[in-house]
Amino acid sequence: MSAHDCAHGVLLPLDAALACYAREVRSLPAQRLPVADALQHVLAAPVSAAVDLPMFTQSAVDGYALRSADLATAGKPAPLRLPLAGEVRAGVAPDAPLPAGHAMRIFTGGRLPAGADTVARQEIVERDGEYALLRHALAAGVDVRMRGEELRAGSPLAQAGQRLHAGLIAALAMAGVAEVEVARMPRVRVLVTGDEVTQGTPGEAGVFDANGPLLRSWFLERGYPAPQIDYVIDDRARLRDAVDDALRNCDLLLTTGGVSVGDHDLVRPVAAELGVREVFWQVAQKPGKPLYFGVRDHDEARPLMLGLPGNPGAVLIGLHVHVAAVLAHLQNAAEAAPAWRTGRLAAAVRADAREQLLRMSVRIDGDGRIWLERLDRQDSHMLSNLASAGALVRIPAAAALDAHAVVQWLALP
Ligand SMILES: Nc1nc2c(c(=O)[nH]1)N[C@H]1C(S)=C(S)[C@@H](COP(=O)(O)OP(=O)(O)OC[C@H]3O[C@@H](n4cnc5c(N)ncnc54)[C@H](O)[C@@H]3O)O[C@H]1N2
Ligand code: MOO
Repeated sequence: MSAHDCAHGVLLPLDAALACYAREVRSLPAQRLPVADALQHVLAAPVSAAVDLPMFTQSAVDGYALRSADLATAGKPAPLRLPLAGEVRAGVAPDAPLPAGHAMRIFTGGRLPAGADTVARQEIVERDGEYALLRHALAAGVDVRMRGEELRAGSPLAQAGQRLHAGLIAALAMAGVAEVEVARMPRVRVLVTGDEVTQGTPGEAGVFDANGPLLRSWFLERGYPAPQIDYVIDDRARLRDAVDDALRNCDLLLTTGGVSVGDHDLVRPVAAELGVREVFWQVAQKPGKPLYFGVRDHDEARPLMLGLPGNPGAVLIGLHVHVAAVLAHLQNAAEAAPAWRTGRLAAAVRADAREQLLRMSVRIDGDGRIWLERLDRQDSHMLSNLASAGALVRIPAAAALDAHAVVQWLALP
């Protein structure tokens, strides 16, 4: 694809818009962060285990640490009676080796005393005062977690490009990794535009604000910090000042509204006036056609600007499809974004000149096949079907699809 394919004039196919992001968006510089603070960051370098795991040989159960060599005669004919030699609790290192012919009380995660090589779980041990009675022999290693059996220090744990989620953060922390090198978190600013948008109770021609709550919640839901959101009326000078201020302080500016062809749609002219290079405007998608993407090249931070159409349904698509892709490139993530899956249409869908992104319900049948069923109330000014929507489904431009057609879709939370 040439640079020309990003130019405006005709509606840009969605895949071409996504390719523009791949070409235009540069990854943010790396920084070091404490691993526990790195949720939703993307690794800029591979990570290896700092320690062996387990770090020391330990008991897997609550029971008695033993020497397997002592146990050959257990239960033949009578139970073996082993005097107790103290106790090991998790977190407290045993202060003496296990004497031959003895048992030591031990708890799950307790460090095996020197000399011990096996553990009898307490369910198979009888207690007689200060003696442990064992009715059968145990091999070495029973209910023992050996040092390094899971991982050796230095073995790879995660790759550059991986996004840190709760489980991976825990895996790194457990392996003694204190800090990670990650791409800096994108600084996102949001401008919600429109004279009709009210944060309080709307007047006679106003609307309740849906886009501000949608944007804030979308970022929080994914583990990103809440972006700063400002509200601007459709006044050219105010919008220019707000856009300029935001661009100076962000990596990605998202605007909602004011990006279509009306007399009060000021986002594009203001962006042009502020030296933002337009990469594209108008994507062959429904909803969200008037989507705008630009880059202010002359700023050191090279901020990006995505102008999302004001209709809340278009903002929803803008976030799940476009913003997700841009964030992945900014963070240099290896993941596919958007993360399309495949499924089958439960019923036929009519064609549209633009690619459609339809909200559908998801059903998995007894054979594990995924069925996607179109919901009513799809128009871009409507959100009221979202309580039932589990998927955003791609219907290619100009394609009427029959029931059972295989389609791509994105999971909605
Ligand atoms: N003559 C044409 N008119 C329109 C076209 C076109 O091609 N020719 N495109 C239509 C399409 S498609 C869309 S999408 C909208 C997008 O227009 P804008 O980005 O300029 O958005 P606005 O006009 O500012 O608002 C659209 C709609 O959404 C409501 N809105 C805006 N902000 C919020 C908010 N924060 N919370 C809730 N609702 C909001 C607003 O009241 C409008 O109803 O343009 C079409 N027009
Ligand atoms: O592109 Mo608009 O969001 O179809 O209504």
